[in-house]
Amino acid sequence: MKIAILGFGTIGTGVYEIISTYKAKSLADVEVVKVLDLPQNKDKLDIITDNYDDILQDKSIDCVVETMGGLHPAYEFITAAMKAKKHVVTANKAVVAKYMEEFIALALENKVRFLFEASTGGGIPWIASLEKAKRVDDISELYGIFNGTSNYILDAMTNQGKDFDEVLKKAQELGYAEADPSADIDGYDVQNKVVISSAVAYNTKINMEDFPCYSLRTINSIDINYFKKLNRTIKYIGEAVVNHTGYEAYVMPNALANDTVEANVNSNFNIATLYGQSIGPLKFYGQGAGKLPTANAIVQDILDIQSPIGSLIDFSNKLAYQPTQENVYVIRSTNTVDMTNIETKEEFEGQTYYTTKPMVASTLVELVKSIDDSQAFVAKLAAFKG
Ligand SMILES: NC(=O)C1=CN([C@@H]2O[C@H](COP(=O)(O)OP(=O)(O)OC[C@H]3O[C@@H](n4cnc5c(N)ncnc54)[C@H](OP(=O)(O)O)[C@@H]3O)[C@@H](O)[C@H]2O)C=CC1
Ligand SMILES: N[C@@H](CC=O)C(=O)O
Repeated sequence: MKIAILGFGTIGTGVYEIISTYKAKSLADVEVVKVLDLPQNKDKLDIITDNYDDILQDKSIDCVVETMGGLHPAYEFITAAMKAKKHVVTANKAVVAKYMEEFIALALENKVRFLFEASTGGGIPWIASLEKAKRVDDISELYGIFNGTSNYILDAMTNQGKDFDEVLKKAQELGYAEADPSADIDGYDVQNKVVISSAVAYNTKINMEDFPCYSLRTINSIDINYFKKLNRTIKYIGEAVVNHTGYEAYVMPNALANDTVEANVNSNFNIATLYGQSIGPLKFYGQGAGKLPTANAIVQDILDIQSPIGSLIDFSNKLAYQPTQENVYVIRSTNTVDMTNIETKEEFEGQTYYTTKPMVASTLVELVKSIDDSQAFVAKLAAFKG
């Protein structure tokens, strides 16, 4: 499949990097043949053009990936691509939220695909999961942290005492923020994502002018401390719920109990939840903003266009068991334990607990074997990433 990328900023370069340098077998047939960029950047790469007609009229190009952002000319470029019988993949939530109905109709009319997974939740497969959940259940509720920039800011203010403006600047440097970051901190970005998610989940077009949207920009460190005193954490939440007569939706800071999953989602991560009548709550968590996670979602859409036939599992990868991770383990036993690899020994309510030094799994297996206690209890002091 031959691809053209429109816009070569944070996300566009991420898509190029994954397709051109990653070795995944599924990507072998995917090639970026043209990139639309501004005239001053034409020397950066020999496939760059500043003329969209070069892409539209190139019959070998199967799919256009739009990562320019904004409403115009993104709208015109997307519609022209589909009319030229090219599939379209986009990360641009502003244009999707506004013109989704028209884009979907145009895709059907021209027998091409219009995919927008990266528009909501960055690298999280949220749109695909909503579509899958909806095959069986009526979805009645969706909510979550849908903006990486604002979550990054709240995390740094809450957990590191940082100042709003300083952290916003850092989020911009990291490529999380929109070209105009007021979209992130005043809620327009989350509004777009709630509109898109609601269309997928509820098969409806909701109007963002109808529901409340409160900015995050007014928050200060005393607010954060006030809610800390109440054992609550502020998170910027988007939600849309269907009820008997219609729907309701909100975009606003929520003061969440500290023991909720959402209160513990930090950095640029997002979490999105749906409720279905048989599946109940389903949560999806991952990086909601950033170059490679978002580009990953775009590349997944590109691969979905190819709809693989058969199985992707061919057992061609021969992996040997080779533990290298060093972990700390706790062993409870009444038998004698060789103390060479033990860091601490502790008596607790009549039982003896041994905490090991960091060790690979094969050392643990040998140690447990040497204790020879069928009643021993062994636990890893887990430290999962993310
Ligand atoms: N960054 C993120 O984490 C995520 C971003 N997105 C979405 O992805 C899209 C791209 O975002 P991002 O990569 O961060 O933005 P960037 O500003 O980094 O990249 C956009 C690029 O497109 C170029 N561009 C704009 N208009 C044109 C045009 N008419 N012709 C050619 N090039 C053009 C810009 O050039 P110039 O800079 O010179 O204007 C810039 O290089 C946006 O819709 C955004 O909402 C979605 C999920 C996550
Ligand atoms: N600016 C957005 C990018 C992803 O959608 C965000 O911070 O979430």
